[in-house]
Amino acid sequence: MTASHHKKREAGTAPAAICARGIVRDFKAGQTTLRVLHGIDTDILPGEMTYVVGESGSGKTTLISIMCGILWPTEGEVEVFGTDIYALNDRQLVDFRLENIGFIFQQYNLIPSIDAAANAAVPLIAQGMDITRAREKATLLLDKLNIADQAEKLPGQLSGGQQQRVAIARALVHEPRLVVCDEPTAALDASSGRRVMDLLREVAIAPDRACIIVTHDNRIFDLADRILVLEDGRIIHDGTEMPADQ
Ligand SMILES: Nc1ncnc2c1ncn2[C@@H]1O[C@H](COP(=O)(O)OP(=O)(O)OP(=O)(O)O)[C@@H](O)[C@H]1O
Repeated sequence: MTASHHKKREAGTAPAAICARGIVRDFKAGQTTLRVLHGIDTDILPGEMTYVVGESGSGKTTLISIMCGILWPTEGEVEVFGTDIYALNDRQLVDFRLENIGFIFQQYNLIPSIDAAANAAVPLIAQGMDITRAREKATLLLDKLNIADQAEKLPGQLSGGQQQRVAIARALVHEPRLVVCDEPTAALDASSGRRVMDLLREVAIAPDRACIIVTHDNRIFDLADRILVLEDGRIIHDGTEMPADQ
């Protein structure tokens, strides 16, 4: 913990966006059990962009998946904006995610049979917004990501970087309180990557919002408010910058 984070966590400040306590995750591999997370305790703060970095296999994707309600921990508890998410039933958890969380994963998971604007509009349509309005809102984000001219193309007609930007628009379109991203800039050139980070900051960072980013992209390390470094399923660094030896 850095001094600045201690300062922000003094009594009277807003509660954590995510409060993770004692998070353990095991995976069965044949006869043996692999422990991938060894008791993670951390608070993710609103108003901050938190990066999770670490070597391949250190547990980053597993940790953020548990923090956003898509992978059950073997042990431990996760509160997201005060809700104990693994105490919810399946239906409640689906609704909670839909309303509060935007995801950007390495697989874009776009629906192949509908165009880019409709894909980006999915969270709004799922919330019951009419399709014309939802497409309009989605197209505004596609415009900010410089791909409004691709709005009527099917995912299969787009480049990898364009598909990624559609996935980013879809994650942000319903203005979720928590945005969770796995390698959001990996498929993008430097200037598109900066643009995505600017948009994430604009949409996802506010006093009552938070953003977590898993990244290997050292071109964007300077944009973090806080960096957690994972090694073998443990947090080995928690500060405003990368540790000197990385
Ligand atoms: N569903 C699964 N079943 C078995 N083992 C798994 C599963 N998911 C992840 N693991 C293992 O857990 C460990 C951590 O994986 P995780 O994907 O969280 O790492 P990571 O830090 O995100 O890696 P990368 O940077 O390569 O994406 C790895 O050893 C991986 O093989």
